[in-house]
Amino acid sequence: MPGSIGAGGAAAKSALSVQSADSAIFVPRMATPVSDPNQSNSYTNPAGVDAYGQSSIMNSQFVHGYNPIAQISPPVGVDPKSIQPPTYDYNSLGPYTQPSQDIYYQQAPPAHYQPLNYHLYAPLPPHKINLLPYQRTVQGFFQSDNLREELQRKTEAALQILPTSGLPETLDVYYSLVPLDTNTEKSSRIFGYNTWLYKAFSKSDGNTYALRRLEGFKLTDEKAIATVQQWRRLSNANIVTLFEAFTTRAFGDNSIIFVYDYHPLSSTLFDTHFGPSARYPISRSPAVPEQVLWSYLVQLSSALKTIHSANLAARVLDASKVILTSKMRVRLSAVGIMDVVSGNGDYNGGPESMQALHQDDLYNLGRLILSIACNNNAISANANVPQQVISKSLEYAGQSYSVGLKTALVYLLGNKSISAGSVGKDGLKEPLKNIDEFLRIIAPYVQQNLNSSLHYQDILESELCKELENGRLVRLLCKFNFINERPEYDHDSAWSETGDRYLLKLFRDYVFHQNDENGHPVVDLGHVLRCLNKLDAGVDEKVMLVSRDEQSCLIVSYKELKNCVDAVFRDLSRPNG
Ligand SMILES: Nc1ncnc2c1ncn2[C@@H]1O[C@H](COP(=O)(O)OP(=O)(O)OP(=O)(O)O)[C@@H](O)[C@H]1O
Repeated sequence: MPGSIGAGGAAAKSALSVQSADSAIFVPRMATPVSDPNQSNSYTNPAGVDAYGQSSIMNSQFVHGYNPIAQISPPVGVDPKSIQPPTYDYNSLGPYTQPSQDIYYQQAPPAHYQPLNYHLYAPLPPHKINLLPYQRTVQGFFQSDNLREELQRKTEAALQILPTSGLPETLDVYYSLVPLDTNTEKSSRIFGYNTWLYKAFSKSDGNTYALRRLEGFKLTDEKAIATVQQWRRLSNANIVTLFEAFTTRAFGDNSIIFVYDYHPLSSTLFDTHFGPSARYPISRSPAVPEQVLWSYLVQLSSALKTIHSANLAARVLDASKVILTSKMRVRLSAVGIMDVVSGNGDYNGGPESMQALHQDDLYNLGRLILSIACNNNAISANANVPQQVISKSLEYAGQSYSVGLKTALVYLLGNKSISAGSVGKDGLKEPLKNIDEFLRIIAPYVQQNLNSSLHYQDILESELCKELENGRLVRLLCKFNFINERPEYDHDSAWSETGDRYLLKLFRDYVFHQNDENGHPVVDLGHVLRCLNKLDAGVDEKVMLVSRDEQSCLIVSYKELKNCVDAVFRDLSRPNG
């Protein structure tokens, strides 16, 4: 029983008769509307808070039989309380919801959830603050606002759930499916089947995955799905890892599901460069800076190197299947699907032998980069783009970009369908392109890219360093709060009035509850951090603690205070407390 229930509660308890033990079990009716508000035994609560202290918001969720927060177990390591149903961009949900339809409720109750407030920290002032070398601003103790906001948005996207989507509740070990497709017009251009993409949690490890569904696909050759194991073994920072594939009838048809790593808030290269909200202004010529093209080229070449070395072929070098997962970070998604869809036979040396597939990969990489450079999606989208268009576009790229880029593109786009043993016009065997040779050609640019990625790593590391001590201080504060003012000892004046606990109570006042000479509270983060750091380090420096009635003062060292914290906390954490 909560200790807060006062005399009224006690009286109500004593008024219960013995017969009440035989009464029917109480079944809460949740938010069932009260039919007659004047009825004396009806329970109405204008504050919207029920007898259990829960707000009626929660009850209204139960009316629909689905409480998005309570019913999903959160991913491992995620505090369930931190799960916030985010707001949705209705347009992006396409076929699943109507703009007028409320995401959580059929009958549009008031909006209970607000979007996350990303600006809880005071931003840096616009003007320059002249600090002495040893001084720091408050912001200096925390990671930068931009990085924090980006990570928060990604976490929010990863935790997003959609209770009324009409999608299957579970798919194998995956549950809480949320559609990720931004494009509602499905096309079977790439795989020959309509595809859908969902985010889901896994019951087996609590992680989030991206599930790609091929609609209406019937697996005829079990061996075809075995290539997934080969893909699973690949480890490359520019490939979205494929974990498994399985068939399902949960959607009412024959579908196959490919399970990939989930990268929150990613966008495709198509959306970034050719979509309605493309990032680079087409008014500028060239629209896309050359470093961006090199960055894509180097990263995708690295992906191809890993894939080709494993005797596999990418076969999806298309603007809609390369995703940007953070600043200038691209990954090849949807790998492995073509191998399953087209059966295992491709690798058996026929016209589409592995060598020919590798040639195609290199050619398609060239088409993709050229299409971005010339801002012309047709070059990438149309597999049979005429050679004149390619030549004209290469000419344009030669005028707008460096010789190095043009040379790289010419290598990739030369000899489109050359296969092993092809004979050229001069009667000599045509040399095959290969990724190792290409990497040699672009080596200086690989070095530049490596350099900037290491610089970025340094920036992230220094951001991490800013928060380095914060975790230590939070742990110390937690210990402090475990110890100070425990409610069960409220009436035991001796508990925190003697010995170690008394010292800690006074120290807490010293750290947090000081007043200035005008009686105003001192709110000084620097003072708090200084004291807590000294306490954590247990330095010999002494501090004077004054009793609340100001009648006595105690002089103790931080070292002694640290011993007090440890001793009292040990006392508390003993099994019999
Ligand atoms: N592994 C992933 N993790 C998270 N998001 C992804 C992942 N792969 C793709 N996405 C995102 O999901 C959305 C849909 O991807 P998809 O590959 O279906 O593109 P699309 O433009 O809809 O292409 P298509 O017309 O072939 O379906 C894109 O915004 C993409 O950035």
